[in-house]
Amino acid sequence: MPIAHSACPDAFELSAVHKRYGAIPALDDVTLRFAVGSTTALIGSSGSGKSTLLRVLLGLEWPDQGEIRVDGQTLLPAQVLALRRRVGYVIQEGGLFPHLTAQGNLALLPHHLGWSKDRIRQRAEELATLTHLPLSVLERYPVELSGGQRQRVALMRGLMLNPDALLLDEPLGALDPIVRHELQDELKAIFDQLGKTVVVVTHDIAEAAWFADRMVLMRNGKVVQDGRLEDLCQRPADPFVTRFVQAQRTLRGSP
Ligand SMILES: Nc1ncnc2c1ncn2[C@@H]1O[C@H](COP(=O)(O)OP(=O)(O)OP(=O)(O)O)[C@@H](O)[C@H]1O
Repeated sequence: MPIAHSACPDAFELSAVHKRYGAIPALDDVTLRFAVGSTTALIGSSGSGKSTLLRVLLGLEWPDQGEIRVDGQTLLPAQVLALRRRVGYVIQEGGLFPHLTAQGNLALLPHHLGWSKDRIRQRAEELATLTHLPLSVLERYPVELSGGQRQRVALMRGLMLNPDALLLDEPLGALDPIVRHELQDELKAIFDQLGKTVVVVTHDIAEAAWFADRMVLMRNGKVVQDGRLEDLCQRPADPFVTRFVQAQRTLRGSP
């Protein structure tokens, strides 16, 4: 469904984007817009192009055809470094540098940008409060952290520079169900509180619906449906949408 244009340019826009890896179409004619301050969940089966979509938005990959616009401007290679400072990117299992403590991971980019130690420490403390992480944990190395703590640190790292947008690639994929549930609550509260543009990739449709009203369902590099959960359930654009929705198990015996 096309989204109405407004006076404010979109945070991100893909126009007729194609990206192939050899014979594999990772993105196949994708046109999407992400409004400033909106939260969108990208869902779809494995290999459907979700991670590639985030990577082209960040300039980590370039489309073979089509255009990416960020805040209304065509994304060019010369702008990529600046873009990465304005967009927090968090991947599954955090992607933290193992040879640095959590604090060292948080400090890396701000230090490179010339922030003072005090400013880095103060920002880390603010974010530890936001993500409910005890400060003592920041002295530990990633291997000494639980999966949930690693994801909290990774999220803090993504937020250190107070980015305009957050791109999250399966941020909770590797966590046990209880920690995942807790972090779903916390992330939702953080999204609501910070009001940033968020695009979050998940395989889990319930998690997608928890985070976002808008879901973009992908398959084989194409957008199959872009809508709300009730659209996917009640007005599926394709039989695959119904299969995808029905593939989520409900618990037998639960109330
Ligand atoms: N660097 C690469 N080289 C070759 N093929 C790639 C590369 N990156 C992705 N692909 C292929 O492109 C397709 C889309 O991959 P992508 O990682 O974007 O999917 P995804 O939906 O994020 O999958 P998952 O949910 O399993 O992470 C897949 O078939 C994948 O194997």
